[in-house]
Amino acid sequence: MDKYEQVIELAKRRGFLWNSFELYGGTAGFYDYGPLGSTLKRRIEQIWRETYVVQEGFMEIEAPTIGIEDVFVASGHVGGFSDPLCECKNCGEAFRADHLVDKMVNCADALSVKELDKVIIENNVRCPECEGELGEAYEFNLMFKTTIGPGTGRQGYMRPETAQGMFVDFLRLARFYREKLPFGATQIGKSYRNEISPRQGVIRLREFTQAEAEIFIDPNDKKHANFGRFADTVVNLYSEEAQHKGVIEKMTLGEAVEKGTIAHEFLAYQIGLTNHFLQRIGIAADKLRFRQHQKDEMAHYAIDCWDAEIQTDRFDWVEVVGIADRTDYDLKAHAAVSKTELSIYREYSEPKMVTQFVVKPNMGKLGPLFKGKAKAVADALKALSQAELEQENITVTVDGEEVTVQRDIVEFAEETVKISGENVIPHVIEPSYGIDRIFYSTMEHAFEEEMVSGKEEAEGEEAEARIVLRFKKEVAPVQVAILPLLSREELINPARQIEAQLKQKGLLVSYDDSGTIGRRYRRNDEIGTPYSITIDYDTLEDNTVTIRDRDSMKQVRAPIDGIADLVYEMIYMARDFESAGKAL
Ligand SMILES: Nc1ncnc2c1ncn2[C@@H]1O[C@H](COP(=O)(O)OP(=O)(O)OP(=O)(O)O)[C@@H](O)[C@H]1O
Repeated sequence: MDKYEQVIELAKRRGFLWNSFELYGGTAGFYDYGPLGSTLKRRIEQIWRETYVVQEGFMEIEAPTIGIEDVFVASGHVGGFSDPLCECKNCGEAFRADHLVDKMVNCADALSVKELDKVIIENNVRCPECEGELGEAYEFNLMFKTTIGPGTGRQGYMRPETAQGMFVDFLRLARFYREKLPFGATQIGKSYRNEISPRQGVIRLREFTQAEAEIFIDPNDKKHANFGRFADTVVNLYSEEAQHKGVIEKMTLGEAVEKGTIAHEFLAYQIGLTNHFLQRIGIAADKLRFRQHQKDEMAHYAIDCWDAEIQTDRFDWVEVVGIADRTDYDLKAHAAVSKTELSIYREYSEPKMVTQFVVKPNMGKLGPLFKGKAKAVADALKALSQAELEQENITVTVDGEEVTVQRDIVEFAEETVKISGENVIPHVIEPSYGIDRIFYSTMEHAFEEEMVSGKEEAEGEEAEARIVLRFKKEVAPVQVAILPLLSREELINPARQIEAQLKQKGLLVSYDDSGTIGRRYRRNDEIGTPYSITIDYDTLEDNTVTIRDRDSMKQVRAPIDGIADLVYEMIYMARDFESAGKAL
């Protein structure tokens, strides 16, 4: 069993992840989160909210998961959100053509279907399932289609990303934030992609959760007011240049901006924040890198893009977050399709005096010449450039008709006017998180199997391999287990009271009185419970309990009085376990 299988086996057995529709044989690309999985996922999402919504101040919105066609025409998803599909002529299996050749070429996902066909033929790539001949690759749109309303209805799509909700609400958001850049909005919710062949379990799903922030910034000022927070943070950077050399470089974010490796401070700040968040929830620092998109891989409108990638046992480096400077592409695209200006008015700190070239059509002469059309001709003249106006005979189009105006009918002038501000289309910085991939990576990085011997085994368990999920304490789906030594009323009563006190404090508590204490410790190690509290007959004598630490397996004896505060401090305030009571 490789680590992926071990983690998934544990995840299924202990109620983290289950195959969806298992009762009916299941289908690829869908997973259910069981009771502990759901809780763990919510913990991760909650810390994400704390980071982006509470600390950064990018308020959360909730837009529909079904979108109308216009939205996805504007975003480019109707026209171009596709992957190259290649089917086996023999068994009919479908494959991502770029995945079939990604070990043979650099950046397979940047190749056209024609180029992919060429690589497939040149390398005699066959069907991985049956060795059959592969058909020609073609583009397959990944959006799930639906109809809105009965009958033929209106074309709708399940959203393939949460981002569009924030773009569509741009004008409302701008007003909400009093048109002051930078501002941002976030969404956490389901996205849907009809992935061609999701064979990588929870890494590639057809329904998954994204957490995205769209941060609208001044296109002329991409400095970050709080960049100092991360300027000295060392990150693993896999820049375009480093990829050519095949080495990951350790660099401070300050240095990366200075050298021009990362385009600007605002983007580097987002990389710093992502680095901070992922490590806070338990991603190992040495298995986390930021990979820059290569020029031919990056969307044409983007200035710079970096993916946070996590190293996993089976899939090697997996993209979990995309961080991009998307410029004004999305707002311009929605402005064009909706025919609505999507910009904000920015007042200058001081008004500017600007000299303008102005056109003054002589209405006294235009009137008799063009009669009812005179005003339209005057307006058309005002819209011309200086060069066009300097022609001997000036031609304008009015109501689809070409009209020639003699130059002496038009007067020019230079005027100095006071301008107090301008309309600006903000640029967008987007960190886009895939929560499911982060969820799996958190489990894999927390997973450890070790041989244990000693005290706990002497109490009735044979020496065996201990499986432990070393979750960060604030992420663990169960933070404290309450274990009365025996299932007897005199122990159950105080145990239930302690359980109630801990719950009152907002801690995630489980109560377990079945099986030997050694077995219960093992069960809690397997689900990553940081602390277990055992209530025994000494408790009835001296009002103390045993607290066991998951990682060291050490035990201390602590008074019941104040136990909820004590555990809370150990979980959330870095209080040392050794200080919790008398070592046993
Ligand atoms: N099918 C999927 N299943 C699970 N998570 C996904 C899936 N597609 C995307 N994500 C997550 O959403 C994040 C942002 O989406 P984005 O559109 O940048 O992904 P992507 O570049 O299309 O991913 P990939 O290249 O792996 O298909 C990704 O970093 C990833 O974590």
